[in-house]
Amino acid sequence: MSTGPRVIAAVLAGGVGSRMGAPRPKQLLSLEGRTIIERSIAAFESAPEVDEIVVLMVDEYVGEVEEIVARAGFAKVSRVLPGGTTRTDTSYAALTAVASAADDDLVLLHDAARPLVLPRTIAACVSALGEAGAVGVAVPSADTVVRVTEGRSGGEVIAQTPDRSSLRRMQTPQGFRLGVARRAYEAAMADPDLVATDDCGVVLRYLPEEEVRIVPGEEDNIKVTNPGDVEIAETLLRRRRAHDASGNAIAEGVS
Ligand SMILES: Nc1ccn([C@@H]2O[C@H](COP(=O)(O)OP(=O)(O)OP(=O)(O)O)[C@@H](O)[C@H]2O)c(=O)n1
Ligand SMILES: C[C@](O)(CO)[C@H](O)COP(=O)(O)O
Repeated sequence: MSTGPRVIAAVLAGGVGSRMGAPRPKQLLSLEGRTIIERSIAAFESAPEVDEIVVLMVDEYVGEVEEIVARAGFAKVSRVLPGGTTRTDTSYAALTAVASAADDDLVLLHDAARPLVLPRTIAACVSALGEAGAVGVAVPSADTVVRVTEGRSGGEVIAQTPDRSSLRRMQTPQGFRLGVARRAYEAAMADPDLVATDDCGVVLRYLPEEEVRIVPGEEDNIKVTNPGDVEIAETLLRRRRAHDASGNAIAEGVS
């Protein structure tokens, strides 16, 4: 039996998918025969490093996800709970749900909308948390990224072209020692001006003394966001299967 910290994964599925524009939250859309949320949960269910999974779902669909969990036989899922109004609220709800865990235990916060996360990425996050209190998966940017401002005659103009070599695109999982995440989120939730788009950003802002370590990610750990992304994700899944069949590469936890 492992004597190390417990590893709890929180699958964040509290969003309604407004950019996708589907009649139901995008995490309930099918990707090659399995829902996006089922694929995301499956990645953590099959990760040997993960002990427990909590799922945060849009309130009115909690029952539906409980059925998905039961049908799939996901033994690590302890609870399916309602998410919050914003992603940050949902992350906080996840931390509240694991209130009985120790400060030294680990939490991996993952977008349900990233169903292609690989086992090696989850393993790399847990491993990095052996040395750091906060870690986030990220990839370099292949595009030049600019900061914009409003131009003299309206419209956007470029204000700055940051050095691309120091830029990364954040993905999930983002992982934390629970004590670190708890302290950061207590401060964040007390801030009336809170604006956050990811969990590493919350730690960086509210615990500036805490080093947030980057874990190199995979280009294809995409966030299914806009119409068309389902087809892209299906293509990526088929490509993985083709690689598997030819004996090359890719250890995929989900199929
Ligand atoms: N209140 C929210 C909002 C988002 N999320 C989750 O955070 C992840 C990333 O968010 P995003 O891709 O923006 O999902 P949505 O909020 O559903 O999409 P949109 O912004 O287009 O409405 C998703 O897994 C989403 O379900 C969440 O748990 N709770
Ligand atoms: C957490 C995230 O996936 C990192 O890229 C992203 O910031 C979520 O943003 P969204 O607007 O909630 O999709």
